[in-house]
Amino acid sequence: MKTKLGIIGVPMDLGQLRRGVNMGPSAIRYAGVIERLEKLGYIIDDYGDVDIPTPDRKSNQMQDGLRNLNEVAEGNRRLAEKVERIIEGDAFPLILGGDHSIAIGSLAGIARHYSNLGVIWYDAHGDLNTSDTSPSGNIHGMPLAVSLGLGHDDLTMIGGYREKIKPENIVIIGARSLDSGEKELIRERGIKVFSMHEVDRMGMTAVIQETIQYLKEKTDGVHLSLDLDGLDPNEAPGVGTPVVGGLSYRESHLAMEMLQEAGMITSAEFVEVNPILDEKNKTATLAVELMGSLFGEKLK
Ligand SMILES: NC(=[NH2+])NCCC[C@H](N)C(=O)O
Ligand SMILES: [Mn+2]
Ligand SMILES: [Mn+2]
Repeated sequence: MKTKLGIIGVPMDLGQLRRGVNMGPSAIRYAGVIERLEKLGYIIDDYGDVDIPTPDRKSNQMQDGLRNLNEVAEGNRRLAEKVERIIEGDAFPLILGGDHSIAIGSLAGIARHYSNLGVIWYDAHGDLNTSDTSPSGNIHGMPLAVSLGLGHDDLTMIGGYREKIKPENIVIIGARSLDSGEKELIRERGIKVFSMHEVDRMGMTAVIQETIQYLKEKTDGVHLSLDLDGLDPNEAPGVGTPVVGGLSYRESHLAMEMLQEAGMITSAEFVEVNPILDEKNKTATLAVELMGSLFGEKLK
């Protein structure tokens, strides 16, 4: 892993309906992310927060079946540019959310620097909807589809090209709430999924070993997109769309530690931390602890 980290906050809450997730980056900063990673010997460049536009009426603005499309698109364009600047400065981009719609901008900025970017999607959800399949119109349920090139041009064309990632370079871990259109897409495109069922049966050790094996040969970089709702709501209560029966505290640390050992992660984002729904900043603190493991705390 690189020794320089470029941290950027994305106070985005327009990709869904629960207010408060825009305060995720502050909560994660308050939980001590910079001090924690500095202690591990990294040089931290804090790029501050991306400016997210405010819609005229903050409730339910639908455009083409997509809630707050213009503002989500513009926020993600700004994020993509900043992420590119971080990579050009030879630093590892560490992105703090914000709702999961920000993965659209993260991946748009990151993917152009790799010819075969891999993605690990650690999440209770697939986030593989388009406006045609979405039950909600919420763009935070769509970023993985958008990054495959599916959906509205205003989202898919951010960065100037459509397909940021290939379906065979994706691994979803922790899924337990997939909509029918998402299941169809997973089948159609052959996307690799370790749902909770597989995690239960195989154990996290084997899941991560297989993930590493699966991505290692064919990718030249791997982005970790970690939605805190991948963890069980008992561990991560501060999320907008909790789903029972999630990944445990130790399973998640083990996953981060094994990814650190493999040395294959080249960028990461931690999203969906909503301090208003949280209990004494527990979820933001958990995010920072997981970052500690991802960046090598066990070894230092
Ligand atoms: N990033 C998230 N928390 N996504 C939740 C998505 C929930 C649901 N599948 C939807 O599309 O509306
Ligand atoms: Mn989720
Ligand atoms: Mn998600």
